[in-house]
Amino acid sequence: MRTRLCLNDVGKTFTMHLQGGLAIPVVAGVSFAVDAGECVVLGGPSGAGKSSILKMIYGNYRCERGQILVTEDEKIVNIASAAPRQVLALRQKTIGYVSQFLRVIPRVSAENVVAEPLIAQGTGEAAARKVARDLLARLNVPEALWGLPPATFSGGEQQRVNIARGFIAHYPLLLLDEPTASLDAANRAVVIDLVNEKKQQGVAMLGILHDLDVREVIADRVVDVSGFSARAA
Ligand SMILES: Nc1ncnc2c1ncn2[C@@H]1O[C@H](COP(=O)(O)OP(=O)(O)OP(=O)(O)O)[C@@H](O)[C@H]1O
Repeated sequence: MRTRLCLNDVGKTFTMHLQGGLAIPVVAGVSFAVDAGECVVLGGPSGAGKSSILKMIYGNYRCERGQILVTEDEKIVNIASAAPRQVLALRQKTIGYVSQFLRVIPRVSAENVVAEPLIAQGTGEAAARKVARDLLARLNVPEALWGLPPATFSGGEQQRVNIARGFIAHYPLLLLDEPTASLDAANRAVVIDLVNEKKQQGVAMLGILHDLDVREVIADRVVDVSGFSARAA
């Protein structure tokens, strides 16, 4: 199996500039890999550093120690030292991020919000919108809402639009940040199916999933982050 993501000795310390430069170490020595077709879940107690690790991989937080290696086509890119432009290119083609919160884009319909990442990867607009409608239907978003901007949707409807947007495109590496939080059982089952389909397509996934039932079904492996706690060290 081909490794898609590899963290080597990654460490993160937050510096609180408004508190006289107070240094807050969070994780140290984080080392693990995720292969194609595998779903790895980050475990460990609240505050252990799971979200911080996910944000470093997506380039939202700077990684000041170690390497975060991502396979992009035939190349290997180190996100820890990548230029912002390289990180943006990775986000278009290589790394997807599914969170529970939708960043609402004013005046853009739900259908177009969902289709946009697929269009950005080169699929024609009509074909991408068809895939978007299919996903919205699978996630039980009422058809009457598809043409409307999601700003006025309920929290759960916005969450499902966001999941459709996160799963529509093909990214070799997909980060899942609590994608099933506060979904009902029927929609949790749809997300489990979507994850299994991605596995079959060879997508590598790394997730945070507090829902133990869902974790049980989709996790091939759990990496316990508390072993990397910089505070316990
Ligand atoms: N931007 C930030 N600035 C300062 N400290 C931060 C920042 N982000 C996270 N932290 C600190 O890093 C530690 C780890 O937080 P993180 O959110 O990564 O943990 P987590 O394991 O995902 O927790 P949870 O399961 O509760 O979401 C926490 O103590 C948090 O206060």
